Amino acid sequence: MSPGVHTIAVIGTGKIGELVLSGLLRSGWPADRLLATARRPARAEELSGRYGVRVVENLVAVEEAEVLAVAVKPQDAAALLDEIGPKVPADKLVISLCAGLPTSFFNRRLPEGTPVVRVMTNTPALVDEAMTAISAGPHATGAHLGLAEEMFKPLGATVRVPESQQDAVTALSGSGPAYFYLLVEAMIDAGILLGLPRQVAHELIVQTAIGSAVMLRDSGEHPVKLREAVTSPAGTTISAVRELEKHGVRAALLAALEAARDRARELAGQAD
Ligand SMILES: NC(=O)C1=CN([C@@H]2O[C@H](COP(=O)(O)OP(=O)(O)OC[C@H]3O[C@@H](n4cnc5c(N)ncnc54)[C@H](OP(=O)(O)O)[C@@H]3O)[C@@H](O)[C@H]2O)C=CC1
Ligand SMILES: O=C(O)[C@@H]1CCC=N1
Repeated sequence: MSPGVHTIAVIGTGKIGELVLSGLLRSGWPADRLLATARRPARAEELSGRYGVRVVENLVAVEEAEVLAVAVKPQDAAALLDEIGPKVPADKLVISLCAGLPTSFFNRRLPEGTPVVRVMTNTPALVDEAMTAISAGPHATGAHLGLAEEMFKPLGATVRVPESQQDAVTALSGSGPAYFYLLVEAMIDAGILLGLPRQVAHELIVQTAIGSAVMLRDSGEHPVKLREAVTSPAGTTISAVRELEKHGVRAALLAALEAARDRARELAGQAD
């Protein structure tokens, strides 16, 4: 892939497609080098009004863009590829954001040799704090991975992983924000149980989550060490930790992430 600013089309601009589109614009990617597609006219109007980018038919995007970022649901990917697959010249880069779908799913439906890069990002892309994992399919080169990194680095952190790890990545960081939100929601409820006003409980827990996350990132300490520093002998924290262990929170997380990984595998089977 030649250097320079490429035209990128986001195909299927729902939640994740919009995050990518808005993130690229924030990072300075020129609006006239971005295209979006949507299947509902009202959504197309909303996107062009909000971002000032052209919203076009899928086949127009395929013709005009060098990079096709596919952000439809895995269940919609086969129908999309039935439509566009035969029309995609083999020198375009296809970036899949779809959970579960291997690059082979795309390569089976695209001209021989089409480079496909598989990406798993997450919703904190909205605040430039995404975690994005990037893998090369069989025809993708270092330059293709480099371009994917150029697109996603401004949205947060990026990491390259072998494609065989992408279902596990999806379970950890792709779905990960949901687990933290669930924990926060439950801790706010606990504040209500203990008699705090909801707004106060919300503020206490959200700031505690932010402080803990920043310490995890910036201190370089292992989470065990950070937890031990909070856990005083015969104190309050250890009483809570005992209850968490008694209720199997650790085992629940192990099982939950395994279920998410398994579901990613199932999605691939069902999409075919
Ligand atoms: N949500 C998340 O946190 C994450 C999602 N992902 C992955 O990103 C992908 C998108 O997920 P998400 O954004 O949540 O889903 P959404 O349903 O919000 O977005 C998908 C969009 O694709 C559109 N679409 C479907 N088929 C076509 C088509 N043939 N042509 C044009 N547009 C089409 C849909 O249109 P319509 O509105 O008409 O249905 C919808 O707007 C999925 O594959 C998911 O696995 C990855 C990481 C995180
Ligand atoms: O729940 C899902 O399937 C998508 C993929 C990762 C996060 N959300």
